[in-house]
Amino acid sequence: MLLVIDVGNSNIVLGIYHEERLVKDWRVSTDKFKTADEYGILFHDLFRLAGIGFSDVKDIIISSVVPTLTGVLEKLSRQYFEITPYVVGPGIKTGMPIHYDNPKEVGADRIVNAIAGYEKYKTALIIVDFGTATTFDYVNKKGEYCGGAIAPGLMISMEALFQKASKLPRVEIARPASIIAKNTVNSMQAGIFFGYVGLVDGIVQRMKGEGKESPKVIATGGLASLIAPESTTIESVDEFLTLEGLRIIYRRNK
Ligand SMILES: Nc1ncnc2c1ncn2[C@@H]1O[C@H](COP(=O)(O)OP(=O)(O)O)[C@@H](O)[C@H]1O
Ligand SMILES: CC(C)(COP(=O)(O)O)[C@@H](O)C(=O)NCCC(=O)O
Ligand SMILES: [K+]
Repeated sequence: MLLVIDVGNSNIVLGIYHEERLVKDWRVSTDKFKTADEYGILFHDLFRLAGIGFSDVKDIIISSVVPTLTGVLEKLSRQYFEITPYVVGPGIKTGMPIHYDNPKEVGADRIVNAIAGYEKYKTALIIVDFGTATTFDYVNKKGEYCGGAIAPGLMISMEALFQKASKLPRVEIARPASIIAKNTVNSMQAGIFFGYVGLVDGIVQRMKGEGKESPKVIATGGLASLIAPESTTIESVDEFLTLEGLRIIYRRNK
């Protein structure tokens, strides 16, 4: 079995692949202060509950946008699984040319998403990932990574509003019944939800205008399923796009 690990700024997502099939996935909070031993215990409990042993894992691949945790998870892999993990970054073959001023600067998760999306659709693509930040990535017809955009995520936008305005409460991110809201909670939901749908569709439309290839638009990440139904540009949601990309990159480097 292959263990794939995607370290985001909010969550670490783990997946177990048996051949091409994702047989189990878990989501745990990202905590920059947790040690390899603490994550080791957490993973051990999750594995045990699922009836999977650490010794069933034959290889590990990690993608991380939290540098302090990359080393922690490498250490955990070595100490608890006796495996030297693949880490997406310099030295890893992706099979995708990266057109970024400094290719090392692009978040590993963005590259992994781009590879998964292109492998699946073999066409020009825009990938929207609703994480801590919302990322937009453009892959052209030839399968080259062309760059994209980074916007503040839904949750952190909401947090900023709540933290900076004394009279505004913390509210659930949800679609309110009306855009002309009649109370504070619904007004905030209207601004955040419909504002965000506008942000997403606006960026995607502009990217389409610049790219001129009629790319397919796909979405992933924690809050994709909330925004996608209202968006006029997102065509499908793929919850496990990043995990799938890790499996593909592993195969290319094995
Ligand atoms: N299934 C879910 N339902 C609702 N909110 C979620 C879900 N998964 C993640 N979130 C929230 O969405 C935000 C982004 O999460 P995630 O996609 O895991 O981000 P990252 O990749 O940056 O770690 C976080 O604030 C998280 O709490
Ligand atoms: C943009 C990101 C913060 C998104 O991370 P996430 O929201 O998934 O936690 C991450 O991909 C990152 O740190 N990127 C490096 C900068 C760049 O891609 O140009
Ligand atoms: K992510």
